[in-house]
Amino acid sequence: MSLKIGVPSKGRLMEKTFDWFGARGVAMRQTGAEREYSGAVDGIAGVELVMLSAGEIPRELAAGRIHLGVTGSDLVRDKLADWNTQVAELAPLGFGHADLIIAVPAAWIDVDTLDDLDAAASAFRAAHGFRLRIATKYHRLVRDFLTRNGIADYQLVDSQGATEGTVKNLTAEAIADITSTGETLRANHLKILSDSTVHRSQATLFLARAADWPPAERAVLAALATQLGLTPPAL
Ligand SMILES: Nc1ncnc2c1ncn2[C@@H]1O[C@H](COP(=O)(O)OP(=O)(O)OP(=O)(O)O)[C@@H](O)[C@H]1O
Ligand SMILES: O=P(O)(O)OC[C@H]1O[C@H](OP(=O)(O)OP(=O)(O)O)[C@H](O)[C@@H]1O
Repeated sequence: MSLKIGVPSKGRLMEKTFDWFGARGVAMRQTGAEREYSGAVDGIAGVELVMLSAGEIPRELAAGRIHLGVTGSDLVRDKLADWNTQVAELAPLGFGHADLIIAVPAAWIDVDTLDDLDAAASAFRAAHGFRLRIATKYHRLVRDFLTRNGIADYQLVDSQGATEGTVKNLTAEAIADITSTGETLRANHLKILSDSTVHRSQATLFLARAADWPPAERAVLAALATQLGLTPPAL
């Protein structure tokens, strides 16, 4: 047995995760070819690296198939019901920043806030006979946010990528997606509603409450937490 840690298997998140652990004396590396999803950890005994899609790490944590995992705080909150009963946040890692926001066409000059969206949604329904469509892949986070803000006259439409294009393609009137530089929103003639930050996301190290935590794994966790300069979590 060993302590399994799931990390993003490609791209910027993978590289920055490796940098973060490496700077703390835990050297992670990809083994095999560039596209081969296997890895190893040096500098600490008993830790096994599992390379996974960032989007699948929340599910693997919830199932207890990995003990620890690095992924975006947005993905954990969206993919897991009552996320903090299933995982514990051990440390924000300071990279992978992105804001989940709601945006509407820049041409909607009277719509700048959630209250304006609420009014626009009612008017839209009266005019068109169906609810204003908001395209997103963040269903749970967006639904909860809109409910908390008293907005009900809308429907979510699923978009798993290129979400900003749905407005131009006439499959949605508004979108809820992550933004970092804002370039994609600008290029698609969309503007952010000023009070619509649903979540400020960053890459985060999570612990799986449902994983097996026999004494050997607890000891590895304690050693790893010390090495990383984290308070060892209570299990
Ligand atoms: N500019 C950005 N674009 C996309 N994701 C970003 C950006 N900045 C930070 N992130 C974060 O990266 C994470 C998504 O990473 P990634 O797209 O690799 O995941 P994935 O859903 O597993 O992708 P794929 O399905 O392509 O494997 C999210 O937590 C997101 O908030
Ligand atoms: O604010 P920006 O810096 O422009 O970044 C935001 C964009 O990046 C992400 O898309 P990604 O490239 O991951 O592709 P996707 O649309 O397939 O999710 C996100 O969904 C936005 O579209």
